[in-house]
Formats: sequence, structure tokens, C-alpha cells
Amino acid sequence: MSLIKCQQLSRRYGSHLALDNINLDLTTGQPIALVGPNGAGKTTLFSLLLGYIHPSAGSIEVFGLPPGHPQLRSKIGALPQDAKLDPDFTLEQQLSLFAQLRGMSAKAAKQEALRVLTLVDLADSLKQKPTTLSHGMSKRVAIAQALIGEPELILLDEPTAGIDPANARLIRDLISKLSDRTTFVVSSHNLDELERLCDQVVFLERGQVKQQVSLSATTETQYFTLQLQAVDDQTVLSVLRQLPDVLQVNVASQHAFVIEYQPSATALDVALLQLCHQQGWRYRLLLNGRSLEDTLFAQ
Ligand SMILES: Nc1ncnc2c1ncn2[C@@H]1O[C@H](COP(=O)(O)OP(=O)(O)OP(=O)(O)O)[C@@H](O)[C@H]1O
Repeated sequence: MSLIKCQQLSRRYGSHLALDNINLDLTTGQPIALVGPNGAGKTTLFSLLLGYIHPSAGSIEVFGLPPGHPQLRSKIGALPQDAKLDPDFTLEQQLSLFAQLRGMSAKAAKQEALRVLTLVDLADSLKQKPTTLSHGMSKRVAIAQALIGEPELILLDEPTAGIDPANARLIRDLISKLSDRTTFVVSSHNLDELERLCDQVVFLERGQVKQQVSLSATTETQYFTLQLQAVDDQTVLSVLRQLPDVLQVNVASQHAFVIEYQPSATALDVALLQLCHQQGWRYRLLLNGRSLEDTLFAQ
């Protein structure tokens, strides 16, 4: 099903072009990553999708409707980058209120508050006020708020920024678990995290879509990443490039090589390991595929 469609979408802030002629056609399903350096336009795109701001040119649709359309209200949940909780109300009070704004009765809203807090492992904090929470806990509450009413689309702007590794993992596991009924669009600077979570990756840079890649298609079919120890990278490069079925080899980082090969190649992994043995290269790791970082930034 069509999820997000942007056609020649631009957004200006005064004379600054934050999004520049974007075309995107995304469908529902596995989580989608929105990646890009600071100022690339990720938050601007989220704000447009939520109808908080409007395009300067072009069009944008969510589930075939213009953002802000009343029918979209219950279909979209969001974690804004700077999500803030009201210090004067307990978590139960504010999440219940939010659920009631989504059309639930007072009783159902209370149950929903408990349900979403349980999902982020904060059921015990129901009666707490935000001032008593750590930064990571506050973020989890804000994520819980985005989950209210089981929206079909949830936009998460840097959901794990500032969260400790155990809780970041909890959030990732939650996104994976809920992905069979909700499509998540996740912006993050943590490429390892996005790689584990997402299938589609949209790479924004200076307001433009520079790349759109499907990780399932690119990581499993045509690449190996070989990591060695204490070798001369140039020598290894030239030897690897001579292997049959190898299309291209790049140095990803010191002693790590991304090998692009013909999908029809058979047993290239075995050939690589034999080569390490023959050449006396000390082998550390052979990975099927390549990292998201290499996918986006390899020359
Ligand atoms: N309200 C605003 N007024 C003026 N300029 C803005 C406004 N909001 C964003 N910008 C500018 O638009 C560009 C895109 O900003 P945006 O916040 O969308 O980027 P981002 O990819 O989310 O960045 P980050 O990773 O730092 O959160 C930046 O150059 C930013 O300075």
C-alpha cells in the first residue's frame, strides 16, 4: 500500500532551501530509515508529513491523503526530536489525555496508557511525574505516546539518541515486534542501528534525496566484507581484484575490504578463505554483505 508520496517537494525557510525537489514513493511494510547529516532536512520532512508545516512547492501525500487531513489523525503517531512532557501531570494522566484526544473513552484511554507504558517497560512509572524521570525514561514515555491507538504509520525522529545501550535495544526490539502492523520511519545517525532495523534506506543530503537503497537487495546478494589483520592494503586490493567473478574491491577502513561480486558466482567465500591461507593473510572476519555505512558512502 502507498505510504508516502512526494512529488517535486520543496520547502523553504526564508531564502534557505531545506528540502529541494524531492521525489519519494514509499510503501507500507518493514521499517524505513531516514539518514542524513545534520541539517539535511529530516526533521523538516517529518514536519511536512505531520502537516505541521506546508510545502513551498510540489506535493506530499500520506496514505493518499494530504498531511493534516482529519482521516490521518488516528493513522499517524510521531516522536518529535524535541518531545516534551508536561511536568505537572503523571504519565498516566498525560497519556490518557492523549488517548482521549484520539477518540477513546476515559476508561479505554487509561487502559491504553498502561498498555503503551508496558511496551516501553515503564508500567511501574504510571503514577510518576516527568520531573522524576531520567532522560532515557522520558524518551521512552514519548515513544509510548507515539504508540497510542496503534497507528499504521509511526515517525520516530532519533528514537534512541541519548539512551543507554540496553534501552536502545529495547526500543529496537519493540520497533521490530510492532512492524507487522505498523510501518515505522526512523531517523537516526546510528547507521548500525538502522541497518539492523530497516529494509529501505532514504539518504538525504542538503535537502536532496541522494540515495534510496534496499538493504535486503544490496547486502545479501552481491557483497562480501573481508577484514584482515596487519596486511598491506594495496597488495591485498590488487590480489582480490584479480579473482574471477569479482567486480570491484574497495577499502572500507584499514584492513577491511568490500568486495562486490557477480551474483552468479559460486563459493567465492571459500575462495576468499583459501586465498587468505595461501597468501598468509591473518583473517579476522568474513561477512556476507556490506554495512549500511559502506553502502551509502563507498566510492
Ligand atoms: N524553523 C526554521 N527556520 C529556519 N531554518 C530552519 C528551520 N528549521 C530548519 N531549518 C533549516 O533547514 C535545514 C534542515 O533542517 P532539519 O532540522 O530539517 O535538518 P535535520 O536533517 O533534521 O538535521 P539534524 O540531523 O541536525 O536534526 C537546516 O539548514 C536548518 O538550519
